[in-house]
Amino acid sequence: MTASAPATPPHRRRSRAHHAARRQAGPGSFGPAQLAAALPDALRKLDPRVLLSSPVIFVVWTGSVLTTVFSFADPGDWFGWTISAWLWLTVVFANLAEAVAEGRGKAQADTLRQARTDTVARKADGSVVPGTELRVGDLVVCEAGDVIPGDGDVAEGVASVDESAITGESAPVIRESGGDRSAVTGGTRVLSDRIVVRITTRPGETFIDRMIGLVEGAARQKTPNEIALNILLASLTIVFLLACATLAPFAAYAGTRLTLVVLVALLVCLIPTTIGALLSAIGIAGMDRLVRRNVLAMSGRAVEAAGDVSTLLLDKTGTITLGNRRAAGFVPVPGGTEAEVAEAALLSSLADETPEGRSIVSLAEDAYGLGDRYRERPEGARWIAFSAQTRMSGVDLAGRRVRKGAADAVTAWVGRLGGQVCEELREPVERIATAGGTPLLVAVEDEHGARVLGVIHLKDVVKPGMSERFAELRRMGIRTIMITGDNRMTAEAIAREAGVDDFLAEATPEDKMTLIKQEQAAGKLVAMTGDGTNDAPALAQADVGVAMNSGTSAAKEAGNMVDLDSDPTKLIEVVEIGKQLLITRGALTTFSVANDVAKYFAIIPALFAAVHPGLEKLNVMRLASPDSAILSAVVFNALVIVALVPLALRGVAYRPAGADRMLRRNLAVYGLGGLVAPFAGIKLIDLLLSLFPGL
Ligand SMILES: Nc1ncnc2c1ncn2[C@@H]1O[C@H](COP(=O)(O)OP(=O)(O)OP(=O)(O)O)[C@@H](O)[C@H]1O
Ligand SMILES: [K+]
Ligand SMILES: [Mg+2]
Repeated sequence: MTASAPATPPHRRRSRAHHAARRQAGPGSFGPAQLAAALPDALRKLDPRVLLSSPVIFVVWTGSVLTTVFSFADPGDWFGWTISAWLWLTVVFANLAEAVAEGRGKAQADTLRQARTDTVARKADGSVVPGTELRVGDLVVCEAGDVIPGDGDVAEGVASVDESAITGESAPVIRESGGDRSAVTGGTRVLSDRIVVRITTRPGETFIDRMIGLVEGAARQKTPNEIALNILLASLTIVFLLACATLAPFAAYAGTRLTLVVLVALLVCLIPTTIGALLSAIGIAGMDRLVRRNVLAMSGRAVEAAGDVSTLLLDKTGTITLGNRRAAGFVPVPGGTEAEVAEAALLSSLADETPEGRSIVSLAEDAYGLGDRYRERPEGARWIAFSAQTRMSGVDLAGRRVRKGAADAVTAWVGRLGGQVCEELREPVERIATAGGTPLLVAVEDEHGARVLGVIHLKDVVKPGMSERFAELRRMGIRTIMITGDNRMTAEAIAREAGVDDFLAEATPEDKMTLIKQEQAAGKLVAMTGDGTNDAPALAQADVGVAMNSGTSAAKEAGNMVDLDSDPTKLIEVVEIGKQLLITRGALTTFSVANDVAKYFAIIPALFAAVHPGLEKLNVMRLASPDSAILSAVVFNALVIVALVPLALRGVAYRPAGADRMLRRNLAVYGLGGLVAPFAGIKLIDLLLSLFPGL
């Protein structure tokens, strides 16, 4: 009745190929076609209410309106018209950057919408309703071939599910009740068997709906870092506004004609339009890069935090290991028999819906021929369900109580009832644990008192390729800690095999939370990957909480990212993307500000040289005329935005290197580049303009 998860290697391979395809279709392809496609959206964004979210671009918009109005007053002034036109273009280019970034998610959103086709739901009570009328808590039946009508948890049964609609991954996955692989997503299809699903989200708020919102950028909110940067840009804008305003009387005194058009043009050149135009595109592109790696970030803040993460916590079962812990054998105490242990283990597991419980039932039934004895569940039994707090499960029967669970938990239970744990069991428990298995003690209490009968050996397998990737995290300066509810020895064995830096064993959900809070109190940003309901509080507390898509709804709800591939080492890529986002934003801000300051020194001498021959020495650029200097600067200022759109979307290249070195390198490249570029660019445009007669 249990189905085992497919072995990882073949489908992993397919998955990599699939991602490669997705990636190629993405960031590399940016060209005139995309710009043209984004143009209608860019024009729609000329609405000043939309522009208000970017103070710098709003100032440019206001300037464009002013110069246009003035040009109408003096229709023969070609200079005014040309400046107005280029100012409008500056705003359109800024909108274009954002529209192109958003456009890249639209195709994906369309694919997702197809998966959201309206299905009918067969409720467990026999009625049939449209999927759009489901309520939270409804139980629906899904059989082979059915499209699951909504998000939920499997309440009963095991099935293989085709999740390719959301993950793009064609290999089926196992979804089952009780364990950490219980969440199903509406729009995915059941391939075999029958499951009963308890609906956990309202129609319209499902996972696919949220994915669509995300890839379209509709759900995007400004992150705290973005808001801070916007405030800085607004302040710079005010400073330059004042600078330009004071320039007017100074110019009048010097005898230069500084019209409103010239002042507005000068202002637009000086305020940080480049970064103001590209800021939101950089953020959208970062989210988009994550989506392409099958990670859904529910908040931009989490993506930024990922760039600065220094501690990574991972849970063991299902994250570092494959997560289908299965019973491999029963070991009796001296004088007992395997069959005795098997029977007690079976009794304690008859109502245990966890994968561990079910695997114990099937081992006892198949290998020990106990299948017939408990076809009918015993009358009057009180079933004790497993919980991560008690770390035990079992049953109370008339005159007999049976428990199985973590060694320390069962030892304590037997102790409370006046019994003693047999010392001879220490050897098999340690042997199982040091091999990375999980020993579960089986104990009974009856008229002979309380005692341990033996040990169940649960086996799990570390996912392939873990230690290499943890080594990579170490190189990035991130410390990995495995946390598990399992015992110390098992934890140590798995930790060594997987190559994590540290581990915490016998952890309750509260312990996981406490560990995160401690790290955070020490000023560290903490990432956590997990899949279980017992991981949910920790996932919520972590700065970056990556839930495995294979996990429970509770985990996916609590985290701020979901990895559709359920690959715990995906965090390496998440961190890289986060760092790249921060570096790209920093680099383009540096470039933008350096650029604007340089413009000041490039244009002012040209403006005043005519009336102040003394300034002629400063006029190193030898621009044709004051008008040509201003126009060249405005044109350059607008074109720089378009030129940098690909970099904003692709991101600055990231290599795992020390933060200091990255910073120095970027300051050199983008700071110096920003200083030099205006001199070269404005001169070039000035030369081109001088080819037109009359300038
Ligand atoms: N069905 C069960 N019945 C009784 N005891 C169980 C059962 N499943 C697990 N246990 C015991 O309880 C312990 C804690 O389980 P829990 O699910 O909280 O953590 P875990 O899965 O071992 O680790 P992780 O936190 O990495 O997922 C297990 O190590 C095991 O000893
Ligand atoms: K500017
Ligand atoms: Mg678990």
